[in-house]
Amino acid sequence: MSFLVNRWLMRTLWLLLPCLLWLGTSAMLADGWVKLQLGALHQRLGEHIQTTLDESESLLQLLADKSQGHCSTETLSLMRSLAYDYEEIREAAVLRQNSIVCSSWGRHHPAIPVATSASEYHAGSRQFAPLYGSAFSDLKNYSLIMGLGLAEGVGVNLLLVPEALFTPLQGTDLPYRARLSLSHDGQPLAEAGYGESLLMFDTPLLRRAFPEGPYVDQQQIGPLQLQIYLDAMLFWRSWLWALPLTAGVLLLLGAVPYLLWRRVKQGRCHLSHAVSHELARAIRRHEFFIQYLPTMNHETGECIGAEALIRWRHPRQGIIMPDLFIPIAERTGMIVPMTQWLIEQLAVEMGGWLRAHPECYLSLNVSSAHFESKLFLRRAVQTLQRHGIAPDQITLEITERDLLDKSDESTRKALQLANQYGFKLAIDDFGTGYNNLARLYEFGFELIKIDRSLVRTAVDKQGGDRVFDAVLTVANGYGAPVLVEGVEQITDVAFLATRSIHSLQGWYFSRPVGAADFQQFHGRHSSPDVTTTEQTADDPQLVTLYS
Ligand SMILES: Nc1nc2c(ncn2[C@@H]2O[C@@H]3COP(=O)(O)O[C@H]4[C@@H](O)[C@H](n5cnc6c(=O)[nH]c(N)nc65)O[C@@H]4COP(=O)(O)O[C@H]3[C@H]2O)c(=O)[nH]1
Repeated sequence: MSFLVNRWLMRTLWLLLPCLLWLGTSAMLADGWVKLQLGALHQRLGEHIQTTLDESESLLQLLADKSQGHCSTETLSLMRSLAYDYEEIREAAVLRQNSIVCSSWGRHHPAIPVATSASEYHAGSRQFAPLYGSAFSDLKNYSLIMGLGLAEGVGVNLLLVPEALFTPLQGTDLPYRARLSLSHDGQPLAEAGYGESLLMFDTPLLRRAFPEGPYVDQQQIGPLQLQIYLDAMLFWRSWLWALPLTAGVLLLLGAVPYLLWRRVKQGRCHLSHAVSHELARAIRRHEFFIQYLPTMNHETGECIGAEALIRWRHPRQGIIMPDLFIPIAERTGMIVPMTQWLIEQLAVEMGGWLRAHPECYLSLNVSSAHFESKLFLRRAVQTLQRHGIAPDQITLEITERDLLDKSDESTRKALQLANQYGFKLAIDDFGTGYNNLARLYEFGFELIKIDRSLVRTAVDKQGGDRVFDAVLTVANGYGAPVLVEGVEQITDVAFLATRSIHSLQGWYFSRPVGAADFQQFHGRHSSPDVTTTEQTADDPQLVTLYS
């Protein structure tokens, strides 16, 4: 039940994850795009307002220099040309005692009072030199007023057209709203919105139009503050637009590796299929043959058995070593009929020898795939019985890796069954890096084979002997005899000589050979001739060591 729930959960997750990735990426894209627009708008508008104010300030300074507070003809013509030539300037004026005495409209008789009370101005937005000059917003005319004091009660001013400050916004099709306010109290000074030419000072109206949307950008322009709002709807619209785009990109990004993986997998399947076919044909055509790698008793130097190793005499490729085809045979399940063939063949060519030497044994490699087949063990026993071979003369080698990977109840049962049939069991490639060795105790083995890589490390590498000894101690701790594989040189034999080891295998004694050659080898290396000079194994020093 929980297995089904887990599967369902995994499937849902697999579907959900790409969807979330898609929605999230589109949202990020839409958000980035809106922010980009907002930033660009802000920069354009900010720069424009800054330039307008700077320019107005220098024009105001020019007016102050030229007029010195007098309404001369020269002053009047300068004021007129300012109002005429600059679209940002609505009016220029000379003031005395808070009254306009002349402006770009001409001389005023009597003078026009500019403000009846201070509350009609929002003052202090921008300070000009000399320090008592300031800018005001005039509530009545919706103007931005820049003033410059010249002497007590005397000054000049410019009325700016507020709309002119927002000109860069014209022509944009974004749902924006820009607001200019005085920094000292945050009072809104002017406001512009998409599709509107009106400038307002009504803050509640602004809030109604854009209720705290996520896209607000602010920037300080001198003491003036500029805020730009983009409608939150823009995000949703951009998101909708980004959805198909990201779907396309993600599909493309996902499709390329997927197609590559499919190709590789198909290629592999194709290859596996072809090789599996070839393997079946090879069994039928007797293209496989067996070589035997002798096992030597460490103490006496006698040959006590051999490991049966399969080889493939391919009609075109020549001899193929097991490393190449065993993994495919295991993947495709061909390993079981192959091993059945091996047992049959081994019984044929080595049956006589096994019966004549009941103290000797032969070992062969099996993997968890063999135990998954219900018939494998029964057929193996039947084959051996037909040839009068006792199953306890056959050791099944299973690798440490295979055992730990598949150490479930069914493997344990299969191993128990193999034991009940009389087979002996060996752990192969012991010490090759798995740290869960304690679990191997659960299986009960009669032989432990230390991997050949450990001998090489022990003899060729500094400190390797300590690693070897550590593994050997663990192996001996199981209480089963320990065999060391890969004994290649005299130095290996010397290294192992004083150690607690039951048996040895390796090219130092003999390479894997055919059945007849092996039986001859055994004849030369079994009691009582073991100490005779007939011992002409690959290396003559064998005689010296075991005499
Ligand atoms: N360099 C060096 N090598 C040595 C020495 N002594 C032995 N060997 C090699 O080490 C391998 C020992 O077999 P394995 O660890 O079971 O490793 C075997 C085993 O896992 C697998 N294999 C071989 N025959 C069979 C088979 O019939 N069935 C299954 N399932 N696997 C097999 O293929 C692997 C390789 O087999 P082989 O190529 O025959 O290689 C053999 C053998 O020739 C030595 O001193 N130096």
